[in-house]
Amino acid sequence: MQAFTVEQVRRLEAVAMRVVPEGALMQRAAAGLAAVVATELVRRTGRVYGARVLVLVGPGNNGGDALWAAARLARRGARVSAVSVLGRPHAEGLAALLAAGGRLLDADALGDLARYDLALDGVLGIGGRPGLPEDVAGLVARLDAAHVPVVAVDLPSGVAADTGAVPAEAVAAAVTVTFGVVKVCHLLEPARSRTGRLVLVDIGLDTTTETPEIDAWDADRVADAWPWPGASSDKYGKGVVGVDAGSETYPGAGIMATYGAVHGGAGMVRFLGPQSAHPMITTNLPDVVFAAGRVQAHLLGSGWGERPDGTQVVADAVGSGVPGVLDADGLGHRPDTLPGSWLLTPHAGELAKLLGVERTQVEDDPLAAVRAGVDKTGATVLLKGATQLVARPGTTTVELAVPGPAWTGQAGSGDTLAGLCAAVLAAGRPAHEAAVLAASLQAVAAAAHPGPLPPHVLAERCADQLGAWWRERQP
Ligand SMILES: NC(=O)C1=CN([C@@H]2O[C@H](COP(=O)(O)OP(=O)(O)OC[C@H]3O[C@@H](n4cnc5c(N)ncnc54)[C@H](O)[C@@H]3O)[C@@H](O)[C@H]2O)[C@@H](O)CC1
Ligand SMILES: [K+]
Repeated sequence: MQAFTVEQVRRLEAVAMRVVPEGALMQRAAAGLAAVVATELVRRTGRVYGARVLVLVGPGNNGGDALWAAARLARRGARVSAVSVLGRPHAEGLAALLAAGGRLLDADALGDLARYDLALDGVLGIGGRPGLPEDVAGLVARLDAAHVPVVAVDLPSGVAADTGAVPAEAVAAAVTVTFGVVKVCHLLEPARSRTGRLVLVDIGLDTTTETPEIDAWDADRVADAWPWPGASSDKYGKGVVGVDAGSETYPGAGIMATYGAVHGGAGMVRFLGPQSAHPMITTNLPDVVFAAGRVQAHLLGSGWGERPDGTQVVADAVGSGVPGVLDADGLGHRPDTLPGSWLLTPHAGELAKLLGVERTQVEDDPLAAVRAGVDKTGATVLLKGATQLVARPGTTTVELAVPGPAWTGQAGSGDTLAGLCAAVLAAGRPAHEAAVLAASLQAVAAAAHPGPLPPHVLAERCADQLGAWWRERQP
């Protein structure tokens, strides 16, 4: 699934409008919207005829879409009331609703909101600034308190369309019906959670002229793209990972990174971290070797803590020409520029430090931050967290890994994720693909095995998930 910015949507709509009659795009949008709302009414109340619908109408075309859709519902017998909450409502749309038997009510004449079966949020669309005026926010809160489900038109009013930020009040929709293309706010938290179920209505936009802002992966695509071993794959074909992670202070990080590499399918893992981790690794992962030798991907940095020789270790690994993953404390030892075949795996705080900005700046606009990480380092960057984004040199498109439950938000998850990334990298995949496949695998495994699993146990469930995908793919 691809997502685009408001500026891009405006360009795409301008092109489409040159070849269709005036108002045609809005009619396509309204027809699609009305169909989704009708289905939703039937699902929730068993009928469209007689169902009560409240339409919140803003001053722009978003309100126009809502009014034209409401007119269609009114013609099917729905009892539609509209309330104009900001500026003047779309004139033709309002006339169409009134002609179809709908009513325009005053905000203080709405009565008990619980009698409405559904509300349509046509307050603000892609022309909206984040936040809602106080009286609109009050009405939205009353609908919420009355448990009236909201269908958002194009996007939940109040969210920032291009970043997914929700800096002030915003609608929380059960369903969002968007037009032409998916927008960034539908995919990025915290706006994603306010989008509810997303339905895309085709209004005939040709997206091929624009570079997508986001390329979002789903589980099927991950399974299709996984570097499955072939009939003749040996351990070198599957890839050897060299793990130099952990320290006397943090031996566990090295162990968990190793769990990730083993369970992500590496052909062989060489553990090059501290001696103190050896007994634990030997007991639990007897396939891991401790001798230095040929590797096809490095993994450096997880749990290093203070590492006096860190800069030299990273420089040597980068100089070897083999790709690698640079995680956690290793990020502070990176050279000025890295090749795009190297993957950095910071969380928001680490990326903020790398960029010399506040953590909130990364959290408020993660797309911009992850791209800035690439510009600054030359490497591919996986921004870890609730939403996992991957940016790389040579394209502005940011890839979005399959989202997972928040169970993975615990110490050690990042170490195992770095190991999973290194396993895919060692199999010969480019850094951006390694990042998105590994992050998605961990999320899918966490969703399939919900509950607070220790990260190394979740790594084992990742292997189970690969097994399940593998079985599904056998003829
Ligand atoms: N452009 C097109 O071709 C199409 C547009 N469509 C609809 O049109 C929408 C965009 O319409 P508009 O460009 O008219 O913009 P909006 O309907 O999003 O509203 C913009 C208006 O709201 C005001 N406003 C913005 N943020 C505010 C805030 N926080 N508080 C108070 N007032 C605020 C602005 O001053 C402006 O008057 C899309 O989201 C979509 O629903 C669809 O009909 C499909 C076709
Ligand atoms: K809206």
